[in-house]
Amino acid sequence: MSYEFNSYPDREMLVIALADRIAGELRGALARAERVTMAVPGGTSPGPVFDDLCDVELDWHRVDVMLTDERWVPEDHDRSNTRLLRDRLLVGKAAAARLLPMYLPCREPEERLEELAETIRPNLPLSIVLLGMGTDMHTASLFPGADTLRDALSRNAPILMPVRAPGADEPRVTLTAPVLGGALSKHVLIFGEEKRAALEGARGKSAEDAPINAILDGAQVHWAA
Ligand SMILES: O=C1O[C@H](COP(=O)(O)O)[C@@H](O)[C@H](O)[C@H]1O
Repeated sequence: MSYEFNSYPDREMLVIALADRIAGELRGALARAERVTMAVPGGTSPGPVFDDLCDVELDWHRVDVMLTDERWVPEDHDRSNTRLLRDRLLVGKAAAARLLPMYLPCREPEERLEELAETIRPNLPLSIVLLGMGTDMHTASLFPGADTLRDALSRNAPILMPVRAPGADEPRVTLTAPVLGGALSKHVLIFGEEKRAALEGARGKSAEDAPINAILDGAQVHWAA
């Protein structure tokens, strides 16, 4: 497994460079295909990248945007990744993009998982995926110790899986390892020494112990302290 580690002098420079790189990849993909799909993470790290990317000039009306994973909470909830996307990415020029939902109102994700997966299916493989990582080495909602992790890592995994994990406050849905790993371009965004150490600590571990390893091959990792 090999990946490229890009270290930046500070977070601001990382954000500018990463937004620029993704914009370039979107333009390239749009030159080759009528529509392209980009999956992005939620959580705390990607907001500043979204703030830059949303004002970039490109054919956003031909871009489908989706999350790598979602917390099963209503869209107006503080912890909703969809809310982050609507507030910080799908604004400005990027408001013309189409959002592929990762949440539908119902109590448990299992109730509407198939509906969500069928909306995503025609968009595979993903053109670009941007992922985050937690200090526990989870990426998307592939958490160490999650109830469905083994199945979500398997080569035959479905597109989407529900997840319940000790480190997660609520049920989740996540794109599975073959979908994330099969993206045509993969970027991982991490900030801080703790996450850098976690990434280094993942080396040599199984994907069950360090789920980030399931998607790292061929990825570009972007890090700043
Ligand atoms: O819960 C989540 O966590 C990861 C990492 O988030 P961060 O706050 O440490 O940046 C994120 O990539 C994932 O999409 C999200 O659901």
